Amino acid sequence: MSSSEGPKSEFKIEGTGRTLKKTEVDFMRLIEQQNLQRVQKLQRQRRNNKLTGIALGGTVLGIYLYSMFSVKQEKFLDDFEEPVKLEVENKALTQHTMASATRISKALTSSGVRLPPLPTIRDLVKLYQLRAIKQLSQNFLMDERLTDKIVRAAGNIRDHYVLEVGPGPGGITRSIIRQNPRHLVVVEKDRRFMPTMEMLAEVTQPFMRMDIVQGDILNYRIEEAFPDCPPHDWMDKRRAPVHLIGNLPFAISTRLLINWLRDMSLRTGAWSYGRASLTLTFQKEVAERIVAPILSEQRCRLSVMNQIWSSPDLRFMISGRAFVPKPQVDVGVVTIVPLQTPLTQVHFDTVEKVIRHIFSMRQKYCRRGVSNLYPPAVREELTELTFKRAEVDPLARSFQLSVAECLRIVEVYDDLVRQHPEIASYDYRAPKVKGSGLESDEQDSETER
Ligand SMILES: C[S@@+](CC[C@H](N)C(=O)[O-])C[C@H]1O[C@@H](n2cnc3c(N)ncnc32)[C@H](O)[C@@H]1O
Repeated sequence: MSSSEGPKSEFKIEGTGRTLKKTEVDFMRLIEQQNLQRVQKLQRQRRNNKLTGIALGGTVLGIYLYSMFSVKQEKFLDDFEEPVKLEVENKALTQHTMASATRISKALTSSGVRLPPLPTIRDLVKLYQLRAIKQLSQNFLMDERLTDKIVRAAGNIRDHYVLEVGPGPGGITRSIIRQNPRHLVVVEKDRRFMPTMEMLAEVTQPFMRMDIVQGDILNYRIEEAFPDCPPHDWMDKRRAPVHLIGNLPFAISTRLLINWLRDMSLRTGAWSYGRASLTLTFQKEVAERIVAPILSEQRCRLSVMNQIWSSPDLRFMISGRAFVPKPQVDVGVVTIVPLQTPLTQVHFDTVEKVIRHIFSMRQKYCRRGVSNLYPPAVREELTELTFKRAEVDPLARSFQLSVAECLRIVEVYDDLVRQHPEIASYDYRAPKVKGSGLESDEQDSETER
């Protein structure tokens, strides 16, 4: 087909000689115009697609470059965890930490506190050449996941009052701080840990109160630790916002626990604030004894004493391998929450004395241990009376007694002491005093547990 412009021009179909009519020519022009428009539209779409492609590519490249940069930053932070050289001066270390302290307020997050880069616990132990002292039961926990897990077992401590026993180089202390308590008091006997504690106190100073006590926890007056903490109603379902946390020195852990149970029963010490809770580590066997139920192989004085005033819970075990130096045994983490209504109203000291006697001869009938509560002159008679009134089988072994049965024996003894005050001071282990009528004659008790 050929074409030429102009009103008079004609359109002929080649080879046929036929001329196209004007309407046919107009129709073809219209189609041609529409085709042209379609091509232009497609070209526009192609250009737009190219632009979108370039934009998307740019974004992906941007994300990629940003990720690379972030990974580098993480690596930079990780490098702080590389062992510092021992020759680093303490001063330089402290300066670095102090500088970090100014940044700490920015590091508060809704889920807790992000501490600025600090030397690792392992490095601090090396740096200050903190060799463990056996007499102070020093076994350090370096693994942050484990120290965090211990602190998490305490429940919510945000904005609460926390006392840490024996912080040592500060592994658990850091985990506590990350949970953002209102006021933290650490009590540590070993003065070698003071610089590491002061470093943490400096770092936390912008956002919480941290007090360091260098001394013996056995003499520390916890009731004076938190002057800003208002007393909390004991009967309130919610516990008091006070927590005692610690990887305890094993040498004194049982003694500490008994002291604290006494305070709990008298609502003194940590319990002057209300129902404060404990999150503590014990040697595995001790932890198992604390929670041991009736008939258990581990059932002992500690089980019954704990279960009278609290609900103890063995939360998890930690392998001895996690500690430096490694102790001979594994470790159990126990939480102890005071009961709203304790199972007895008898004074702690009387309860402790009777329960100690009940469990003093674990392999023998429980009557044997109980009989030692009474002086020889009245022993037979009062022992028989005790079991009769308490409605307890005198031939049961102590681990076969429920807490309620133990407490019935306690209550009968408490009544008998009221009637015969002279028996209260009788101690079968005390040296014999001839002619007193209260002579001791038993020295064969088994090792106490
Ligand atoms: C088992 S270590 C735990 C150290 C640190 N909390 C940890 O988990 O790595 C026990 C800590 O209690 C301290 N300690 C021992 N007897 C103490 C006492 N009577 N009063 C206060 N702290 C004591 C030790 O010096 C040691 O730092």
